[in-house]
Amino acid sequence: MVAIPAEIQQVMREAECLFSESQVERAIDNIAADISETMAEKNPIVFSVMNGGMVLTGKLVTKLGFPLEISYLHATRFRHDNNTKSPDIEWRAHPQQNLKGRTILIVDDIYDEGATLGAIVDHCKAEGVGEIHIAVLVDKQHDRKARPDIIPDYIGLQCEDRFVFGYGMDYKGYWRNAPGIYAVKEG
Ligand SMILES: O=P(O)(O)OC[C@H]1O[C@H](OP(=O)(O)OP(=O)(O)O)[C@H](O)[C@@H]1O
Ligand code: HPA
Repeated sequence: MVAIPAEIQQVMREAECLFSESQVERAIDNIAADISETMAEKNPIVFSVMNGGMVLTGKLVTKLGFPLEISYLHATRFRHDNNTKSPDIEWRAHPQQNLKGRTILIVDDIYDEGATLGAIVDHCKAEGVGEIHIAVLVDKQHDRKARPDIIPDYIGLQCEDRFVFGYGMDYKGYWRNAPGIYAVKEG
């Protein structure tokens, strides 16, 4: 057995809960209602952005009572050796479907600087996609958005400019399963 790093336990012990499970679930209900209103007739492919998008995608799709296909893509911010993120995107899995003329729904956990969603939108447009809709659980509030032209259509919650985890978002690979949205203790 490999021991759980002490830091991983500590970060949860010290974290601040920004949104409780019931607040997040209500936000997901609201996203689902909005999507149902606008996309029910559009025969979309729903793409979960791995890894972070998987929790929201799973929670969301059972609330969408209309025909859709479910798939995934994996675009991730390239990490330097010191674990800081570069603006460059590493593609690990492109969409495998023919996107020509299709309506798609991109589902991700967080819209932070927006480099990830920017690269995804650019790729899908180059593939001839029809309409692109974007759903995110959290929109982090700051003025460092890399692609102000890309604004998610469905946003669950706005959060302050802190490192957050839970509901798909990780802290060093852990706590994507946390049942709420937590901010890492500062200072
Ligand atoms: O708006 P941005 O600044 O581009 O950041 C948001 C992206 O960063 C995280 O993914 P990450 O590349 O860390 O991989 P993960 O989904 O596996 O956590 C998150 O899941 C988003 O996809
Ligand atoms: O605050 C964050 N938490 C987890 N993953 C992230 N990816 C971009 N921002 C964040």
